[in-house]
Amino acid sequence: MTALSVKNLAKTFTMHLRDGVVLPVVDNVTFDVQPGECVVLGGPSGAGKSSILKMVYGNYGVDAGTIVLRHHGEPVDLASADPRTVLTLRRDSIGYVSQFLRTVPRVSALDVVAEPLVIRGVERERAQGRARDLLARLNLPERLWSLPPATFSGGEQQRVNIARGFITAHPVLLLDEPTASLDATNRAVVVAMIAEKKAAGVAQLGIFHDEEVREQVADRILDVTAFAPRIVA
Ligand SMILES: Nc1ncnc2c1ncn2[C@@H]1O[C@H](COP(=O)(O)OP(=O)(O)OP(=O)(O)O)[C@@H](O)[C@H]1O
Repeated sequence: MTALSVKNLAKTFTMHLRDGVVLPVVDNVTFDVQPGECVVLGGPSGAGKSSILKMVYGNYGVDAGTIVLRHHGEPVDLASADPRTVLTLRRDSIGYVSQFLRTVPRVSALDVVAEPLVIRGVERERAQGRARDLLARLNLPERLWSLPPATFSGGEQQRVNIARGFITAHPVLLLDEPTASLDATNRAVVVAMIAEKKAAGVAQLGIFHDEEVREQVADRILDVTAFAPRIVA
């Protein structure tokens, strides 16, 4: 049973402040991700990797195509879902580790990480216990756990973000450069965490510029240049 099925996605940006200049980015994007598989989007800078990931999470609308995933056992097309359905898909079925943490003032790192579980009804103490385990594993110094992450370093913020993204058991997980700001030790931790998600049957789709990490996590590399729009002369 396919976990994520993307068919014929197309995306064009219209630059309204530039006389409506139209920028076709990708066309006919078609691929599947199976449970337990990690597919990596590859291709040169500007090929459309981030745009595809943002479409799959519903951050960018699509011009055409479908993004089907299982939601409580039923196939749902995220591309045509209403905003409320997109929110429940994100709560229960599709997770996303963005490159940068969106910090909320006054909320401690521990609560930032625990929040996705609390939202899903897990008791706060238990959710914080899981958050502690993850932050310890990612070597975030314990003295930082009770502080809001706004002043943390890039790599510290990224680790909070990874812990937050990995704490839930979403069957589909999107990873946007989760190791970009990390040192070798923590990169290895994240590689191990991705392997554990695979073993748990999670379907992962990600962008990894670090070649070594990419080789370690990818079951398949999808060359995004295959989806370049054909320029009509
Ligand atoms: N919001 C946007 N508005 C206009 N153009 C955009 C927008 N987002 C992306 N683009 C354009 O779409 C193209 C693909 O960008 P995208 O970020 O998806 O590429 P990428 O393969 O992820 O690149 P990189 O590896 O450098 O991150 C680029 O030409 C970019 O300028």
